[in-house]
Amino acid sequence: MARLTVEGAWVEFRVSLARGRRAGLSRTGGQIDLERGMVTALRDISFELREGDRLGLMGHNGAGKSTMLRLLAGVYPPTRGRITSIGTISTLFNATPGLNIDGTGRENLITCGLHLGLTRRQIAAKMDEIIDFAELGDYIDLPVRIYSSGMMTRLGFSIATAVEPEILLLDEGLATGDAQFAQKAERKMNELITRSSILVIASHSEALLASMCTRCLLLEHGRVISDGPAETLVASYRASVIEAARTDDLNGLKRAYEMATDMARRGERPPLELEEQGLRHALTIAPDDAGMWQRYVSVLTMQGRSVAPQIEVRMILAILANDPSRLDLRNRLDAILAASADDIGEDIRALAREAARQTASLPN
Ligand SMILES: Nc1ncnc2c1ncn2[C@@H]1O[C@H](COP(=O)(O)OP(=O)(O)OP(=O)(O)O)[C@@H](O)[C@H]1O
Repeated sequence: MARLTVEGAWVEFRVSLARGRRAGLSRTGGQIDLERGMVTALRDISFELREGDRLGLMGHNGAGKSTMLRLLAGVYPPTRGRITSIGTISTLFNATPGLNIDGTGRENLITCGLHLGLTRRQIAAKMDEIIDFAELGDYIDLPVRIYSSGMMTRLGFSIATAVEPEILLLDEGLATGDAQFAQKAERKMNELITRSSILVIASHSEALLASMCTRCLLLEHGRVISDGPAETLVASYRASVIEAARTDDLNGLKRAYEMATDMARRGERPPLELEEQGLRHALTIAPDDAGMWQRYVSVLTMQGRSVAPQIEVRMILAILANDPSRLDLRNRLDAILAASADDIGEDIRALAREAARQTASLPN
């Protein structure tokens, strides 16, 4: 029966800090204590996982997700509190713990295999299969220091997935090499996930966590600020992102954009307001994208919102830039500019004049 228990665990890192700064919280990262020269990456964490639990770790950059995985893996001992586990633990992180760059790929397979709890006999039995999977050919007998980063990733991934863990710790931002290997790696990862008794996965994709996890922890500056069923937590996190973006704060809109694109990538339809916020951010980056302006206008309309004249003008200008022959739009532009003289800023009027000048010579 696999089990993982975390009781009042802290992880603090000693760091050397420039003097003369005030301690405090930045938007990202753990809490910095200037007096003690410490960064608190995790603060007083407690939870218990049992057979069948699938835990997702959510949170901003530097919230403590990777540190938590490393704490659970035993890479970092807790500076206070304790971790106890029953069952073999395996990790899929970007860096393979224990990889020795002076050893050959084959030697690393042996030492890392032992490190993962396999016996020499088990390693020997799996050796060919792992080498086949890694597709490193003769490089397997050359020192790892001459490997490309993609080859290193192949080796690390093949070692890490050679054991079938009861407790699987996964960093979703995992690099899995080139496209062909990435596909194979994803299949392998899904097999491991299905067969593991306990899964802990850190991810920035709430859509992924909602689909894969039963429970989530939301971390903020090293603390657990919410703990609950994945779907509930993801829904309330999405609501908080939408709420934050309502203030038009640039970071809020950016987060909304990331969330909306992630949902779309995973085949989910983002809520209209989230999509609208995401488009607002995207249009600051690509202000001439006609397709995006059209989608923005239709998302506003679908929400029953009015479309401000300057937004319609921007959309028409972007379409005309690609297709200046659209007489209907040129007429519509003239009409809006005439009717909404006070609502449209001089900058947009200048763009419209320029577009009119460029299209003046075109036949009607
Ligand atoms: N080895 C280290 N030494 C000092 N500080 C560290 C170390 N590892 C992590 N930290 C700090 O701990 C905090 C948590 O980092 P962590 O990598 O766990 O965050 P994360 O949630 O995984 O972030 P991201 O989403 O950006 O990957 C950060 O403030 C980071 O600077």
